[in-house]
Amino acid sequence: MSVLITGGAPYGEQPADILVVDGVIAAVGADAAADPRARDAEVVDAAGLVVLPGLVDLHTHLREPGREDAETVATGSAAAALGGYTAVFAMPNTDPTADTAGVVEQVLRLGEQTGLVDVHPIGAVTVGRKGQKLAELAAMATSAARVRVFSDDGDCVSDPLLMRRALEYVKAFGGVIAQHAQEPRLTQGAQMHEGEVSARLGLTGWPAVAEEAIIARDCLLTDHVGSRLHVCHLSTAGSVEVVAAAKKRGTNVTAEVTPHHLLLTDERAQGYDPVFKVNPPLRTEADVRALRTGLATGVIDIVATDHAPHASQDKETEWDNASPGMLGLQTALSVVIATMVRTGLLDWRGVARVMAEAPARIGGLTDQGRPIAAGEPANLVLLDPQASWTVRGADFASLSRNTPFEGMELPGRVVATYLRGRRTASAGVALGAES
Ligand SMILES: NC(=O)N[C@@H](CC(=O)O)C(=O)O
Ligand SMILES: [Zn+2]
Repeated sequence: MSVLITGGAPYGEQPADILVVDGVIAAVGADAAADPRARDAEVVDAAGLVVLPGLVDLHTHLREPGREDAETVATGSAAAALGGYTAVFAMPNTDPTADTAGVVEQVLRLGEQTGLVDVHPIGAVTVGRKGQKLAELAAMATSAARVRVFSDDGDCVSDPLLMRRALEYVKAFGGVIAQHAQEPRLTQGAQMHEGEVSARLGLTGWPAVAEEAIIARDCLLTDHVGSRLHVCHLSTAGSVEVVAAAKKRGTNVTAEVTPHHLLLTDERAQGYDPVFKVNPPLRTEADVRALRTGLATGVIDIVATDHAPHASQDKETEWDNASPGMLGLQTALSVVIATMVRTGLLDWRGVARVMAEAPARIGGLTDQGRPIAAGEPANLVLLDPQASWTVRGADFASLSRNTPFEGMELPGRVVATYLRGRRTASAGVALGAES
């Protein structure tokens, strides 16, 4: 089985043909068309398209097991493939919680059966994500799912002793703790960012310091025990400063930002439309600027979607009772193009770094986020950098509809996604494992 992708521009640079044979990039550039194996290859015309490594999402909520009305591994995988992803890390806030080898293996199997993206389960740090007792991290690490990333996402590991133990424990197998940084006491009853807008709307605020204080504490704990920390969804300018200072000091810390925090502000809460309710909350214009700069300068390592599907009965209700979270997989690349590429803050190499290479490295993957070069697995996304499209949640492969970008015109469109040489999405249609 071979595919010859002609005329596309790897990393948006010089156009170069790419020959894929048996799931592996066999040749790039002049060698590709000249290769005898190109003779019976399927030819894909990619003139005018940018070719990037398949994207890797370190923070996806697939909702299975337990909330299959909001998303399943199959529907979330389809959304991922359509968004240009070839691998996603599935957060463990499912029902039951992914806190045992059994549950993470179940998620792994569901991902394999769907076959549209590699699904890597994240294991919970504490039993039931209750923050009381460490889960069996080693059992998940040595399971078939080979879990390397652990998180109580949705909740913060707020107990400093538990956090210390978790950081110590994962050292044995090269794991990382991905912290949802939210000091629970400082955010009790919080509904949105604490600031001018929350005061005007009369909603309880979620102060920036509730995030920043946890990040500062965890960086110090990480230094103390000589471990590795990843900070989920940075949302404030102060958090960027804390991470920058820690990195300067040599702390082994990485950080992510979501597409929605790169584009939207707390002003969106004005109409009390719960589609804009999320944790951490949308912040201010100054925070958005600092997050973009932080991503451009490498203080923030990656973009992660925090794709958080919610069924309509949980989302289309009054603001106070609505579940926090937003869809992200099918809009992430376009939002990054709008906020980082069109603004000159990142080139396509930079996009490949923050959406494929670095997330794969942080998650411990050696077969994803690889360079577009001979001998590498053919995980690729072809995108049209000139196209634009209007977001319609109703058209998404996701089972839920809670996109905060509804009706927006966004730049850049995914034309095709390849997982180990097999097309998983093409012209807006996700393709099952059999095709
Ligand atoms: N981001 C959210 O607002 N919600 C996430 C949990 C999380 O990522 O914190 C969810 O699971 O719905
Ligand atoms: Zn979270």
